[in-house]
Amino acid sequence: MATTVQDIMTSPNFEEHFSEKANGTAECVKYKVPVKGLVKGAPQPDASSGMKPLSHEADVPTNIDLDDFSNMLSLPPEDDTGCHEYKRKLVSPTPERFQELVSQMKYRLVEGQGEALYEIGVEDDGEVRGLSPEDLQKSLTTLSNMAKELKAVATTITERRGTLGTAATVLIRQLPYDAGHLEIRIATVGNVDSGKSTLLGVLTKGVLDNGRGAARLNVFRHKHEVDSGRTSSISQQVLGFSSSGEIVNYAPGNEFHNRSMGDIVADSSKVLAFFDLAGHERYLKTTLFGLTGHVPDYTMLAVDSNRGGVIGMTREHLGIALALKVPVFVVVTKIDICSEHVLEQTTTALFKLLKRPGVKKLPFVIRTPEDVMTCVHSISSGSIVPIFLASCVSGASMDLVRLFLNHVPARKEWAMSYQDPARLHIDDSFTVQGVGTVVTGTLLAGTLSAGGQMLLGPDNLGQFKEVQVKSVRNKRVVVKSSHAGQTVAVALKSKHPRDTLKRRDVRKGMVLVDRSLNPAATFFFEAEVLILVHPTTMRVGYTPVIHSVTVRQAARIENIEEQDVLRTGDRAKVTFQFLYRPEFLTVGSHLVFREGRTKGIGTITNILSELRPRKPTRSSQDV
Ligand SMILES: Nc1nc2c(ncn2[C@@H]2O[C@H](COP(=O)(O)OP(=O)(O)OP(=O)(O)O)[C@@H](O)[C@H]2O)c(=O)[nH]1
Repeated sequence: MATTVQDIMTSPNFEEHFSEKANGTAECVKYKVPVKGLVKGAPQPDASSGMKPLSHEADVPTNIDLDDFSNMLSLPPEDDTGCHEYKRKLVSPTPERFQELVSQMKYRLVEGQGEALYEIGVEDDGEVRGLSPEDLQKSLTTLSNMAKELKAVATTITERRGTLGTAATVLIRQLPYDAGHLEIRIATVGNVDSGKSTLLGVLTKGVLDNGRGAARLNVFRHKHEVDSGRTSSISQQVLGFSSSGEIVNYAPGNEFHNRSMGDIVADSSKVLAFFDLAGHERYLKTTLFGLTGHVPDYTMLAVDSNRGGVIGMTREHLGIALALKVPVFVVVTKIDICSEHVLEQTTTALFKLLKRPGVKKLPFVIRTPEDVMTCVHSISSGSIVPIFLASCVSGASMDLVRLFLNHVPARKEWAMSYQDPARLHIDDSFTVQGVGTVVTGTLLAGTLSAGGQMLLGPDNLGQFKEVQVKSVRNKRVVVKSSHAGQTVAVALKSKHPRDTLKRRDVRKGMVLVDRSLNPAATFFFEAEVLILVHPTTMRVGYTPVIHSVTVRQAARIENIEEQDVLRTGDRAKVTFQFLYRPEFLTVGSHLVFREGRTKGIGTITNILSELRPRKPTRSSQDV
C-alpha cells in the first residue's frame, strides 16, 4: 500500500524527539524510530523518564537559516520535456481528449524511462490550487485508466493542500517485463567511518544498525573488509521498487532480507544500484574510478554529524561529484548519538561549503514527504542539494530517504540516446567457466542486444576487434537487450572462429561499440581544464593521471594554449598525450586528474585521432 502524507505524519512513531542527558554531560537529541519496513533487530527507542517530546520542527537545528528555501515550497513551473506533468483536473474527459491524454502520458513515460509523476490540482505555472474531494477522486480514476492503457500503474504518493482543495502527486510506473526496469545508479561517498556501508545495509536489507557495525556486514565484499570494517573496493547493492512504489527487497513482517539480487531485479520496475565507494584516502584512486567510470546518476554523500564540521575526504568527494556534474544529496548520519550543538556545527559547515561561490548550491533540509517531492522536481537541475538528518540506529529520516529514492528521476539524456549506436565503457573483465570472457560496464548510448556484432577495443596498438555478444545480463538477470543508462555484464566471443577472445585481451578503459560508430583511438586530445589546486606551477611536461569515464592513464601536457604556466584557479585549453597506449575518448566527456595535492577537472573538446606517440618536445618539469 502506498504511503500518504497523512500516513506518515500521523504515525505515532514519526520523528518524536526526546531530550535526555547523555553521559551526564551533553544535551542529546534522541529520535524515535519510524519503523515501517524496519522490523528485525530494530532497537526500540528508550523512552525512559526525563524524556520529553519535542515538536517535529525540532528536527532541524533552530539556527539554520531556512529563508533560502521558502520559495521551494511551491512547485517550479511545468517543463515541456521530462517526466513531470501538471494537470489542473481530469474530470470526465471526452474519448478524444482521453486518447490525447494517454499519448501525452506515453511521452512522459518515455522521457522518464518508464516512470512519470503527475501533479493533479496544480496549474502549469506550479501554483498548487487543489480540488474538491469529488473532483480529485474523478481525476485520479481518469489517471488510473490512462495508466492502464499503457500497462502502467498509478499510485498516489503524497497530497498537499492548495488554495481551493487538495492536490495529489501520482506516480505512474510501468510494470516490469514490459519495459524492462528503470535503473538509477548512485555513487555512495563520504569520509571514512561516516556510515556509508551502514546506510546501504539499512536501506537494502531493511534492518537497523546496532551502532557497532552490524548492518555494514551485509555490504562488505572481501574478508579483510569485514575484519577491518573498512571498504576498499567498489561493492554494489540494489534497492528495488515495484510499479506501485513498494520496496521489493523486503516487506514489513516478512523475512525477505536475503533475497538475491536477481530476484529483486526481476520483481522491480525501478532499481537503484548503489556503488559503495571507499572513504579512506588510501583508496582515493578506486573512489575516483567509481565516480568517473561508473557514470553515476546521483551521488549520495554521507556526513558524520558528530564531527562538528565537514572533514577529511568529504570535500574531496563532493568536489569530484560536482566537477563531474553529478547531482548530490547528503545524508547526515548518526544523529542518534549527536548533541544538538555538534549537529548544528556540522550542518552549518556543510551549508557554508555548499553555498561557497565556486559551488553555489541550495542546501535543502528534508523534513517532510512534501519536501521530498519538492526536491524530486528540482534535483536534476543540479542546483539543489537535499539534506537528510538521519540515523541508521534509530531509523530517523530513513523513510524520507526511501521516499526520495523511490521517486528520484532518471537522467534525461539516457532516453534521448536509445536510438544512437551502442557504446559500452568497460570497467572490469572476468573469465567465467563454461561462458568464457565476460566484460562489465555502463552503456552510455544506444541499445545492446544478445547476438549483436560489435567492435571491442582499442588494444595497445589502437585497433578494434570484431566480436559477437553471446549474452547480456543486467544485475545477474539474463536479458535480451539493455539500453543506455544501465550497467551490464556481457559475454563475448571473437567473430572469427580461429581467434579466441581471452580475458587478457580486455582491459578497463576499453569500449564495446556498434560498428556504425567507426571508432578511432588516439594518443592526443584537447581539453578545457580548470586547476582546482596545485601547490606551485604546472607547465608543458607535467604528467598527471587522467580519469575519464573508465579510462585511467598518465598523460603528459604537450601544449597550453596562450599560457606558459598554470596555477591554482587557472582555466586553459590543454593538449595531452597519453604515455602508454592510445585510448577511445568522446568529445564532451568530463575528466578529472589528481596527483598528490594537485587537483584538476576538465571537459574533452577535441580528439586528435593520432595513433602514434610524438617525441616529447620539451623536457620541462613541474616546478
Ligand atoms: N550510532 C550510530 N552509529 C552508526 C550510524 N551509522 C553508522 N554507524 C556506525 O559507524 C561505524 C562506521 O560505519 P561504516 O558504515 O563502516 O562507515 P563507512 O563510511 O562505510 O566506512 P568506510 O567503509 O571505511 O569508508 C559503524 O560502527 C556503524 O555501526 C548511525 O546512524 N548511528
